[in-house]
Amino acid sequence: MTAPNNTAPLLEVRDLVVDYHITRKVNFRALKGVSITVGAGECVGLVGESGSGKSTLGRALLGLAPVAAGAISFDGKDITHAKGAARRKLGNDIQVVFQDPYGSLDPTMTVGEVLAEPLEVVGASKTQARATVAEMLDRVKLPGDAVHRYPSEFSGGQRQRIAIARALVRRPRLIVCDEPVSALDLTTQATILDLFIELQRETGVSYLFISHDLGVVRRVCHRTSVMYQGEIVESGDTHTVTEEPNHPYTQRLLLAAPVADPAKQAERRAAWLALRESA
Ligand SMILES: Nc1ncnc2c1ncn2[C@@H]1O[C@H](COP(=O)(O)OP(=O)(O)OP(=O)(O)O)[C@@H](O)[C@H]1O
Repeated sequence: MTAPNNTAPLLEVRDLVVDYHITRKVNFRALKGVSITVGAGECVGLVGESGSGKSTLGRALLGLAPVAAGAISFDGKDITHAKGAARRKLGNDIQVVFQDPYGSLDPTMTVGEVLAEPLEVVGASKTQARATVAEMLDRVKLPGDAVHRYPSEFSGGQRQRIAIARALVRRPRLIVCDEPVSALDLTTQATILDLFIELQRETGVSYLFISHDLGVVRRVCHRTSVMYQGEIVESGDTHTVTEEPNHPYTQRLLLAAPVADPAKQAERRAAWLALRESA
């Protein structure tokens, strides 16, 4: 993936610290001074094992995590502690797609209602909402008559298309994609990842793309950061980070990733065992 020319940071996270309050006296520091930027039209990957803090960073961008220190700015404005009307207004600019398309779509609403809801919240007329919903269904390659059906009538991949369309209806500038293909089979993953790439090309939207899978970020991300125990341990262009990593943790992540070619897999296993011996 080649980065777009215009990479002025749309999103800038500086030295972010997040403390979860476990008890009145005990905090758990999930982010320990994380810095990351995402340019306009750029896709930045955030990889790391389960519990490393990836989703916490995503939640902090959405105002859903207890930020103890550091700053988040969007389009040059400080949004670290944005609340109320300011936070709701940010919904026009920042949207999210989660891993589970089953849980994130209200099963009692038709697809048309699911997609129109975020528009009606900001005062769009029924006619405007209907036109935008039709446009977004078309963008994610679902048939127009999907508006009359319920999420349960669609496959996992199609539901993720509905979730992506829902994220797109307010024409955001940044989408936080939190493991958006992890629940899908490999073939469906590939088609959804291609859809993300195509939508970015068409709309110029930026992505912060959270994944535990190096293969996924390799396919869609211009740059990638690696998170380990609440810290970014390595950042750079995706090819370098995923093919020639410097940090031992990224090397372990790479060697643990499955590869199709058995000879290459054996080579990686030997390298992984050598790395484990030397640790
Ligand atoms: N609400 C919470 N209260 C206390 N601790 C939390 C809370 N949410 C997350 N954590 C802890 O913070 C750490 C980071 O969690 P986070 O969900 O950000 O990791 P992750 O890298 O996204 O993992 P996964 O891929 O499994 O979702 C974990 O140790 C987790 O247990």
